[in-house]
Amino acid sequence: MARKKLIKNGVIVTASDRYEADILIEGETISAIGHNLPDGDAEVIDAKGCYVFPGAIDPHTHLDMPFGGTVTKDDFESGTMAAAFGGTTSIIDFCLTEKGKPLKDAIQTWHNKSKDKSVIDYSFHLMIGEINERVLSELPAVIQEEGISSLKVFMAYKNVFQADDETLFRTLIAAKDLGALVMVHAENGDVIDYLTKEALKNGNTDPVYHALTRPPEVEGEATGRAAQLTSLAKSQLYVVHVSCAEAVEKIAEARNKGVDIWGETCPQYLALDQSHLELPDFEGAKYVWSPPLREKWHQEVLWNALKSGQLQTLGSDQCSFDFNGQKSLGKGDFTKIPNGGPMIEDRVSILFSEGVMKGRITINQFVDIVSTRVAKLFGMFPKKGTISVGADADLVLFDPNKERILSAATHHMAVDYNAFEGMKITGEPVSVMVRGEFVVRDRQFVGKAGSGQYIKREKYGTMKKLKQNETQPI
Ligand SMILES: NC(=O)NCCC(=O)O
Ligand SMILES: [Zn+2]
Ligand SMILES: [Zn+2]
Repeated sequence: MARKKLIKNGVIVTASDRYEADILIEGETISAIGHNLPDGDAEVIDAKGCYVFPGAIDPHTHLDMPFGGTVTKDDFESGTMAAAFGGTTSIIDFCLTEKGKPLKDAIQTWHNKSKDKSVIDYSFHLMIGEINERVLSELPAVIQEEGISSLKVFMAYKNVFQADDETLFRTLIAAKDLGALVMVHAENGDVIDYLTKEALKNGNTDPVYHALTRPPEVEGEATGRAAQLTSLAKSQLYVVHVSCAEAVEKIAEARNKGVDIWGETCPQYLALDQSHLELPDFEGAKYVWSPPLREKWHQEVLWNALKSGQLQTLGSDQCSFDFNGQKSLGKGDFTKIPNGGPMIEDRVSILFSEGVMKGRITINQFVDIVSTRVAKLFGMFPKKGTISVGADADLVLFDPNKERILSAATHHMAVDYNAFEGMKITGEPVSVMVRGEFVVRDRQFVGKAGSGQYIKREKYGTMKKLKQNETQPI
């Protein structure tokens, strides 16, 4: 068994508390938390000047994913290594399925992509593109045996991933009975398809037309529709990558009526805006993802929604493509630019710097948004998502005073640009531990490909104390 570790002199921060105490780690888990714990034969780790956070959990990644005529640049090795440098100790990646093919084959493909590669712990959501007797008969095993308690339905990407309303509705009904959380990419794919064809017909081919053909109304409409269907099915819904006021409004409205609905935003929507798509020399292509970046005023709406609890989580939507060679597939036709951006590494630091340091959210809300709430919603709490005796020792030693500049020159993702290039931020994950073993120590990678473990998750709703109107400690 690994030598015991004792973290001393740090300030522990959870979703509810902030206090000075030592943490004793034995094997993979936390065995004691207290003042002046005896060293014994433990290795002592000095966390002076650092916060000790529970490892962050990224609920939304696409690693090694075929999309837009190419494959994402970051795979489970480079992507999880970059995640670890950013303070993330677990991810949930989207497993794509193909119509007419067994769900278990898709899951096996995702196990093959991640096993022997991931340096942090990982789990999968499962895409549902069709509902029929075969799919329905496979779902109980997906949830119970594979521990995949979240199902993803795309309302956009016509003729690629898009599912119709019947599929969404039947998925919601099945999920209610089986104990799964339904996730939606909420944009009206049919309207986008029409607007896109019109744009091309009129010779509008630049990257900015990606945003102009996917206006906020198409996101608001789809979010509202998904919320209504959830209400009708008496089921549960998680809306991924919320980017605009129109969608926040629909989520808040449904929550106020008691619908079991949750919303995730992403760092790109909090820190970047539509003007990035207008950059010259095709550079706007770096910022093409869906939903698109919005006018700047939407950012404050998203921050307020995180603060008030109308949005609850932050996903990276990591889906990286090189600018050279991959994004360039769309030169002269914005519809051929692979959709997605590199976000896995900077997600946590951006929320800390732009959120906590600028007084938009509290430090406890920060922990809740990047870790605890995700663990609760996706069936991993209290093993993951908090610092408590018996929990996995997934820990981040975070220096809140370190000032730095985000850049492709220093990031660890495999992709050739950083979407936040030149952005000054405050705060840095110094050392990161997964189940008691360092993956990053003093900003050096000390982990191993394949050391990450697959997480079988509990059914949705296992955490009985998760109440619709639960307010967060401020
Ligand atoms: N977001 C994006 O543009 N790419 C990844 C796939 C998705 O989440 O829609
Ligand atoms: Zn999406
Ligand atoms: Zn995504």
